[in-house]
Amino acid sequence: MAFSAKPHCSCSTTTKPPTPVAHLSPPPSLSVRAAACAPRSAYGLSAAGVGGGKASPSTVRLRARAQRIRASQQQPRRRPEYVPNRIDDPNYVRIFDTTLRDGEQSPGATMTSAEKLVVARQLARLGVDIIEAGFPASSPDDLDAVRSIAIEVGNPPTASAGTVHVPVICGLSRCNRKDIDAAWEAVRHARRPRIHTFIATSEIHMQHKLRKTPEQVVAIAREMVAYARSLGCPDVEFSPEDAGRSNREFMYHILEEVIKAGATTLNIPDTVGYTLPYEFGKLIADIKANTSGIENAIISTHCQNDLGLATANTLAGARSGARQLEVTINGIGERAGNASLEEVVMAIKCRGELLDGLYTGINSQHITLTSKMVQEHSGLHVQPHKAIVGANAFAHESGIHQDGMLKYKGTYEIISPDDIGLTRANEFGIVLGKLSGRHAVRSKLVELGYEISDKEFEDFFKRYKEVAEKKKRVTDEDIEALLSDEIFQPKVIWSLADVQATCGTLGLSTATVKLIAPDGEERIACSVGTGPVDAAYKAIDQIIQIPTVLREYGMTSVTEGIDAIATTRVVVTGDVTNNSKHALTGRAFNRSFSGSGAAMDIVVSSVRAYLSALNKMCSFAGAAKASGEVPESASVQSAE
Ligand SMILES: CC(=O)SCCNC(=O)CCNC(=O)[C@H](O)C(C)(C)COP(=O)(O)OP(=O)(O)OC[C@H]1O[C@@H](n2cnc3c(N)ncnc32)[C@H](O)[C@@H]1OP(=O)(O)O
Ligand SMILES: CC(C)C(=O)C(=O)O
Ligand SMILES: [Mg+2]
Repeated sequence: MAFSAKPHCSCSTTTKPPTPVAHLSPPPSLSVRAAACAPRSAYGLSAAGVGGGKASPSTVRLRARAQRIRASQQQPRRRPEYVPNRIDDPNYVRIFDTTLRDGEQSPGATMTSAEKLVVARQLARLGVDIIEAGFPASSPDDLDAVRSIAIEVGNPPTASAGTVHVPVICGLSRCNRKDIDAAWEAVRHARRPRIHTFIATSEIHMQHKLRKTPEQVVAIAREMVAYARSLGCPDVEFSPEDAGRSNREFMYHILEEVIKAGATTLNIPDTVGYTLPYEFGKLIADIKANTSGIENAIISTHCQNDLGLATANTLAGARSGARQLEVTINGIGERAGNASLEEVVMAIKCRGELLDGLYTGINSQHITLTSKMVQEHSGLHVQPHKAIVGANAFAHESGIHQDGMLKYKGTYEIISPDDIGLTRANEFGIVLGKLSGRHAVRSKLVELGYEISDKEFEDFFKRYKEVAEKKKRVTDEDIEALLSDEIFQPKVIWSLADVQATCGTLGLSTATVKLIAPDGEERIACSVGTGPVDAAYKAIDQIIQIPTVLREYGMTSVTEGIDAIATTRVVVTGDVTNNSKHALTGRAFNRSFSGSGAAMDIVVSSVRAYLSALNKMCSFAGAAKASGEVPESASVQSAE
């Protein structure tokens, strides 16, 4: 088979990888991809509005709103100055990361103080507004960890000249003096300390867990918020635990009381992940509309994921006016976890125009690294199909998708991997498997630097599909092994039809080999041997009948796992000495021939390699015989 392969030299190939079509230009602060993410007015209105006639008052209002959103998207996004109970930009939403507190409550996710500090530093780089670093009253170790984070991450580095983002450092406490004292002791070292105190407000929790009346709970909450403020903490967050199942009127009442006592943030937890998105959105909207004094505090969400709705509920809360969102990296947290930071942040970044132009201060390019770090330190690894950070989140395996990706990445990706700091081994995220089509496989060959004819490609593609049927993933090494087996072979004189071998401890290994002879006839032979490969080689020798000595035999597994492709390399010589003349010295010598083969079955791989070497030897002997250079005995002898 003729070939013109140039492995690993894409610059010298004549077939260039397809040039990706440019993505739609994103708004200044966004680089998410695809039409769905392009700046667009709310309600789908174009800049000119709908139709050309006189606009109705509601259309005018909608246009004005759309214009405001567009204008806000064009502004350079600067994090507003931190004031505990106020955000000067109505579009800015604070990201409160509780990976080190609620995230650490995931069974088995406990981190050492040193690990928590490393993660906290990374969270600051990611740009979270608030780090909830732990529950200081839970243990002296946790108090120490939160204190270290407050000192090291909660203050600007001395050389930073105030330019580096410094997050608020927060500690959780129950509504009692001991917990609040511990929290204050831990966080007070930060430039911006926050105490977060909570008490349950649902009937079920108050009655069965706290064993307190609603009136007692209100009194404790009011007193403890005031106590936290009295310690000198300017920033106090209050959470009515299990708000999702609490009585509305009671909620308004307790929130009003803690605002009066000095709470700066009111966090609304859906503690058991019970609410549906529209319900949680309405809860936030109702609190905003019915709690007096709420304009003097920030409303926050804290959604658990028991029904898999944490991210959806968080976004519904943001849409209804929450301006702090409590999230964790990779969504880790108590039971089924919390809303995940990467999902919430990227949803806001990607679809911010449908969320009234909201934006965050997160540098999303740190997401991948942060996610990996939390996986390592918490020991909780995300599933491959996890949104944003899963191994498959930017991978494409099926042919139609791969074809689309090669033509325009926006067809199947709404976010650019660059936006989350993900560097893909393959520019198009193509993962070859059994569902891949010709476009993707061909582009992989081009990427690897191979240029082969259409006919060769069709032969290769057939073998590729056979292998892909049996393997979960076809790697670059698999492709190269298959290429060298399928394409870079000498002229085929003898080809393999079938091989069957048996081996084990019960008797001699045997092999039956069927070859196609140069005249197209099938030849079959059977042999025993010391092992299945030896038996197969002896059967081949019986058919081809060229005296051959096997000089070298080596096998490597080029890919990983039980379904790896094995590559075999052999070196053979004819048993006739001096069958070749040295080009420089003119002396006769015995020439050796190498061959390689690849297959998932080690016997098949070995047989392919042996045949490849024998075919070379046969070609050489045939050519040499034609030129009268070699003795008759070295020439091709086909079996009769
Ligand atoms: C929804 C959440 O995520 S809440 C946060 C959950 N996180 C944690 O629990 C952190 C780890 N916890 C711990 O280390 C321990 O539970 C501690 C140190 C906090 C408390 O330990 P203990 O004193 O042994 O109490 P224990 O945990 O057994 O029981 C909790 C007590 O706190 C009370 N309590 C629970 N929540 C609150 C609250 N918000 N405010 C005041 N008291 C509360 C309970 O009613 C119970 O009181 P009781 O002893 O009078 O019955
Ligand atoms: C402590 C509170 C905010 C909490 O984690 C919850 O209610 O889920
Ligand atoms: Mg929680």
